[in-house]
Amino acid sequence: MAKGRRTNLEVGADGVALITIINPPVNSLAFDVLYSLRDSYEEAIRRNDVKAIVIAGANGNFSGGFDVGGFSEIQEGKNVEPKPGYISVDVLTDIIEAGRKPAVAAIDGLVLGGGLELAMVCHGRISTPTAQLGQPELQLGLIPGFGGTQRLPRLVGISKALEMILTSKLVKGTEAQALGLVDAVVLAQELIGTARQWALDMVEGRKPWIASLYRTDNLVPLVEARKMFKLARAQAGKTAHNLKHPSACIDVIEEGIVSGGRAGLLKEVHEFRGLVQTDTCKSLIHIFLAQRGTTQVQGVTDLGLKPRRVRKVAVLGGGLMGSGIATALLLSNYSVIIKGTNEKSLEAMIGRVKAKLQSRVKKGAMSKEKFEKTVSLLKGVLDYESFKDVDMVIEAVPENISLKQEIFSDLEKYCPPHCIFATNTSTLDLDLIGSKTKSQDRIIGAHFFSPAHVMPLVEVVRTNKTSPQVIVDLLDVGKKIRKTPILVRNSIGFAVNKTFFPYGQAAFMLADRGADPYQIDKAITKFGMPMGPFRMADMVGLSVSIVTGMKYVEKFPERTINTRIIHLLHEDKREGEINRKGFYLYDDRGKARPDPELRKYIEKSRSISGVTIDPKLEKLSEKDIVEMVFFPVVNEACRVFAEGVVVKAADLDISSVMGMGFPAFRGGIMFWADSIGSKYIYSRLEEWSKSYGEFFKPCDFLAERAAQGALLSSPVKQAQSRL
Ligand SMILES: C[C@H](O)CC(=O)SCCNC(=O)CCNC(=O)[C@H](O)C(C)(C)COP(=O)(O)OP(=O)(O)OC[C@H]1O[C@@H](n2cnc3c(N)ncnc32)[C@H](O)[C@@H]1OP(=O)(O)O
Repeated sequence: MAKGRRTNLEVGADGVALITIINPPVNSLAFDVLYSLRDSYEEAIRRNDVKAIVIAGANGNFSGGFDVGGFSEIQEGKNVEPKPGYISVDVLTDIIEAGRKPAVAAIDGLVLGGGLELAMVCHGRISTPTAQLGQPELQLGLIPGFGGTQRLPRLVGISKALEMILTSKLVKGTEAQALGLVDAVVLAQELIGTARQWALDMVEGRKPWIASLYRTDNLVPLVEARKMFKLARAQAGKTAHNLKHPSACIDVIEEGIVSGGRAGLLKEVHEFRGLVQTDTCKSLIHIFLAQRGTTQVQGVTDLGLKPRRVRKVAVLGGGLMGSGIATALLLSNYSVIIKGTNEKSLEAMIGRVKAKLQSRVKKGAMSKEKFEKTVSLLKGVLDYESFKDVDMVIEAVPENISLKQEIFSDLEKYCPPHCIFATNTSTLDLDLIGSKTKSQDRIIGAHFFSPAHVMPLVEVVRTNKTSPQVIVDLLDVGKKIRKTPILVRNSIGFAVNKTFFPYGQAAFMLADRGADPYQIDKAITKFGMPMGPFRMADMVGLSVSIVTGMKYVEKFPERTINTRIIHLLHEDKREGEINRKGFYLYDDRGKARPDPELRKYIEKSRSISGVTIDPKLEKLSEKDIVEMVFFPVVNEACRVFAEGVVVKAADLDISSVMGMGFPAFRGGIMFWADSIGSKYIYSRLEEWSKSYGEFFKPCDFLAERAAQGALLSSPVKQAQSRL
């Protein structure tokens, strides 16, 4: 390979040029890779000893798509292409697709985004059965930008293409063949050979040599196509009301159907260039990169430590959390032991895990066979005898410090010395939990979010004594069970619960002073949260909200709002969703509706707390509601960051998105705050703190950053070194 080339060109005695994309780990298409592909392709077209071309990816992946890290160059306005649409039109369409020699894509592993688009530009596609094909660009706030909006509908039909692009769902090689997206499916060892032969057959006229952009055989009459676009627009409006790019994508596909593939390509180039500069795209790309960055921690993951193999995990406590954790582990093929205190409780625990797995079978997400296999990995026990070869224990018993202390000193006696001792506590101090053991270097927090087998985040909590090896091990297990792990320091509420404590507080304060709770929830959901603070309190359960809230009230009395609303509801046995009465009323399918009676509780709370209606708060705009609810959250996030609870601000973005449902298209709590500006946030909080008290007072970190006009997310050196 010539120096600096990111593709390899090798011409065989059969006259087939094999061009291999080489850019580990997933052969992403950075601009230098694309230019190298162009050069190799032009060379293959030029050479007389080449009759046909096969394009493949190195090491089992065709390509994971355009290099996500490279979008920042485009966003910064660097001249990465000699003219708009150069790669899509000049290179892919005019050099490859319209080239005078046929090309076949040999696809395996990841075939995503620009990777699939490159494959569709080729005149034939041979796949392995397990290759994963898809156009996930919408997840990044974009649309396919290398012709996917035009070629995919022509290969699989408009309806399927709309579904694949709008949902970002991937299809496997075998399904892709049934859809007409690939021409043949063969085993990996036969892939290149079959692709070579296919390309030669095209030269000889034994196989059709087709340019996807000009196919019309899968297209339906325009009237029918328009109905599909209308339906897709209505669907996109419902599921992504805050986002513009899904409907822009439908417009681009439609343009191609109405005015032809070439016109569609040009519109795609135009829309793509606009979308890549939007806040939505910048936010979603930030989230993509931040999510992959959570497991890169200075002083921990750069020490050369390799994660040790964890085979067998014991889960203690089979309630809501324990059963969810056990399910998550089983789903990733870990052997799991759950320990009960008596036969009856053990049976109930196992029943809960089985029910979770069964529900996957019911939904069609798991076969019966797989269910049986998964269940066979689970073993229930009543004592610690079988703990002698356990690699990790995750304790999820009730939040009782002496119970936990006793458990960990027992574990020390029965488990092997390498065993990791993890606790799922959300409110207790890890140092205290481990204080009765001599194994404090292997005590660590694994804080899952409910339901643990569904929620994508796990907080990995380290104490000052937890060893880096144990951290590396748990980060690895977290990834293996398909969670995003973030490393946090042992402290009240860790990252997620601490940052979001003011979320409910601000809402209760506003309601006490005259704002309508249902309007608050509406404004917050419109902003992009899955539910507003009142609806969330109902979902979590009012007693749980009260108990977790008490920790903050005790520790930070000056920063808590003196409100009685939630207590008054609770005293009246309004528990939330669980007994169908909380801030809302619920029907038997769990559908919420406002309750006019709520007013009574608010009035009582107001009189007990000694506050009066504030006419300004009675008629807040949606923007004001969002700011009054979220700026205190930003303020708390600043404290969490400044205190070194998290390593980097981007971890708070991930924890807010994955732990609380903060909208990813806003980039997470700190990224969103920086998009507004520290000065503005500071001035608003300062103003409210004068009228409504300490709860709104900006913390020192926020005040400093605002005074400097600095980004809230810039690193905190001191805090980092403390972690
Ligand atoms: C013009 C075009 O239409 C525009 C495009 O093509 S936009 C890009 C379209 N492609 C995508 O969106 C795919 C993005 N990637 C993914 O969704 C996931 O990485 C994946 C499904 C490929 C693999 O997931 P998973 O197995 O969990 O591994 P994951 O940790 O995410 O990725 C493995 C590595 O590949 C990198 N990677 C994956 N896709 C990449 C991409 N498109 N660009 C750059 N790096 C990529 C990841 O950053 C990670 O790197 P690291 O090991 O250094 O952290």
